[in-house]
Amino acid sequence: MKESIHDISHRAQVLRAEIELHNYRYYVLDNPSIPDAEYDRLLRELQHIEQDFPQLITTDSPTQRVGAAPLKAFAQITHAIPMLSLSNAFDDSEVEAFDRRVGAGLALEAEPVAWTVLDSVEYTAEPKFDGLAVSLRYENGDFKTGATRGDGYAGEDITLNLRTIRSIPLRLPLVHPPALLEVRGEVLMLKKDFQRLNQQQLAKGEKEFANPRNAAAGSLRQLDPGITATRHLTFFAYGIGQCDDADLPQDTHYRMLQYLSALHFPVSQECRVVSGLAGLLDYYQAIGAKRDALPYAIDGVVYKVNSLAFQEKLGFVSRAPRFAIAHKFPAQEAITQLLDIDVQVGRTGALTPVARLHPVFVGGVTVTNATLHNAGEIERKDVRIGDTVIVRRAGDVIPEVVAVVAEKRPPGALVFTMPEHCPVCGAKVVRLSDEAIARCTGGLFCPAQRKQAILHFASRRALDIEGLGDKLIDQMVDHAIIRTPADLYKLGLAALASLERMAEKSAGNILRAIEKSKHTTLARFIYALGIRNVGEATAKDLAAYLGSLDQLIAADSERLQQILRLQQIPDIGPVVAQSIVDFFAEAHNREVIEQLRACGVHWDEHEGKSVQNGQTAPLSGKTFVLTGTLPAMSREEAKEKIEALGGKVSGSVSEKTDYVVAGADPGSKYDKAVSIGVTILDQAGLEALLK
Ligand SMILES: NC(=O)c1ccc[n+]([C@@H]2O[C@H](COP(=O)([O-])OP(=O)(O)OC[C@H]3O[C@@H](n4cnc5c(N)ncnc54)[C@H](O)[C@@H]3O)[C@@H](O)[C@H]2O)c1
Ligand SMILES: [Zn+2]
Repeated sequence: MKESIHDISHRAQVLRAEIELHNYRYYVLDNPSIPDAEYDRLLRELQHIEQDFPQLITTDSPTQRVGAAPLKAFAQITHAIPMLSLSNAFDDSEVEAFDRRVGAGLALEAEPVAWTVLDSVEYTAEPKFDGLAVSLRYENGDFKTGATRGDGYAGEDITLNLRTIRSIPLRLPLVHPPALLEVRGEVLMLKKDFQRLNQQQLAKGEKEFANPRNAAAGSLRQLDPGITATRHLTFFAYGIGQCDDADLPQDTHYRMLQYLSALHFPVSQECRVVSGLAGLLDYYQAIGAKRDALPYAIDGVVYKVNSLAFQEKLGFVSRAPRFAIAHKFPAQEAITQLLDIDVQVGRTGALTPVARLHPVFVGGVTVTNATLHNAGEIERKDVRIGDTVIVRRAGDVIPEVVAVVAEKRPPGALVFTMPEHCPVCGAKVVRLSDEAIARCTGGLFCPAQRKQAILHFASRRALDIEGLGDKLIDQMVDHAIIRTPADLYKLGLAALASLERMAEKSAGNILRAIEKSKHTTLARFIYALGIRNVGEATAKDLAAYLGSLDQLIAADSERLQQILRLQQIPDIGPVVAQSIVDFFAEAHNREVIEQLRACGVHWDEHEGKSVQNGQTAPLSGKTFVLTGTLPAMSREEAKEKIEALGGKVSGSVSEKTDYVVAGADPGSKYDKAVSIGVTILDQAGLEALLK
């Protein structure tokens, strides 16, 4: 059915209203709710309607205007020469059409000399910075005023904010500066500064910026320049406005850029002079390949006819010059619907929520899944099943859901909750208090974690099984020859030798290495279990202070924290202790440990520093009293160390006291100890006991 003109007119109205709203959010609030590609799509649809039905064009249509009017909160600055936008090309054929238009425009206008025979136009090609345009006015060499583009004719006076940007010269380095020079360019935020800013915002509990462009705009359009000064902004020059500088090159755009560079304005190192369509497209490819490695965000490249005389000949259409065009890169963000959220378990037990998406073309490929990172991110972004979401895919990075388009949330969108049990193995899922990530606690037997668990178990600092590398483990797990570390000790020569590229001799070597690993130390064994947050040093301490694996399994969080405090790593005690408790709470983990012991994995139970056979801790049963000031140990520290080894610290001396530890200026406790003959220790004596 053919649409009536009435329907089309209505569609144009709807589009205008929608685009105006996005303009307001983007240009005024610096807080867009949809990706640029989606905005461009809406604008293009409107442009096409207006092209086909010119009678529908209104003077206030967003297709006829640039940006948005300046905010009342700022003083206004009128641009004597308007700051326009750029036409866009989204593919090669549109660039070709541009090049043809330029060639034709020059030929038509020309006197029958030079450019009638022009078959290859010369262009300057530049990165298209994704920031915001500003105009800087220098009077007699001094930076006087600076403004945003605004609606192209009047912008906001942001002079004080611009003065905080270090790459903007406050004085031109000229002995005889021109009376007037207006430099135009882009204020932007480098990718690294953008990341840092967002981390700070997050830490302060404030809103993150969607991208460097919004961060730059939001930072620059501040009523308080003090805030702008704390944000790291950068400037690149790419053109001039009003000017009476006699030294300004009059021939080409490229030479004008070089002149600006000589005046100490930053000019992109990527600007080139190229020739004809082929030159444009080559440049596009080259910059596209570099895009992710550039320190600043770009959303395309800009081609400008290089000859300034030609530029003048070509002139302007309503909102953009005819002599230039922006060739856009494929969008890295798009919107689509979130159909469902799955949970994947990684090699280390981390549960990653993955968004199942309605297929969407973004970053050059069709994407159907995107990571949601972790439960904390889902909460922070308030992502719900059924939402319309913004998906980002930049370079080789895994596609991610960056935000929700709040106004498109359907009724009944579902809040996601992390499963309480691992979807792979059924073990309990925990999320430690200081972590955004939920994890499966079934480290030793969870199929998702098998390869990692066995690799870690066999690694050099753990049970040190020589020759058992990741490729072999992958094969053994894939062929279901082993499922847990305990299965290593049940391996037969035949099973091993059946594996690809496994000669019988090396199979024999590996079996011998496995056999040898049975005799180990408690510290290595604890480390080998792969308990979250338990590294080598912690494993050693746990072995030394607890003396036996059964003590470790039985230890409660308090006791574990007591030991961990001795490591003097602040603040992590409770988290590590919780990891240990969770690990041993999982019956399957304990089963694997039992199997390991049953298979003959053993260690010397005496290895704990001074642990006696059958005794839980070296100082257990001993009572200490502390008095006076020790030279290099606080009383609290001494108490902790004694208690960690099982000793008791009491407040008063009696017949039951085993040791009085006396520092400088001891009190009456010291006298009492002397009178009843209790052993008195100084700090060195205590330390000897603690060793
Ligand atoms: N997501 C949204 O809701 C939303 C809303 C409005 C606009 N937008 C986006 O804003 C853009 C349209 O805005 P626009 O009219 O400012 O056009 P534009 O950004 O596409 O092109 C014009 C601008 O390019 C900039 N530029 C960067 N490098 C340049 C260079 N080397 N030479 C010359 N100019 C250079 C200048 O700031 C200039 O004003 C589009 O990308 C659009 O998607 C998005
Ligand atoms: Zn699991």
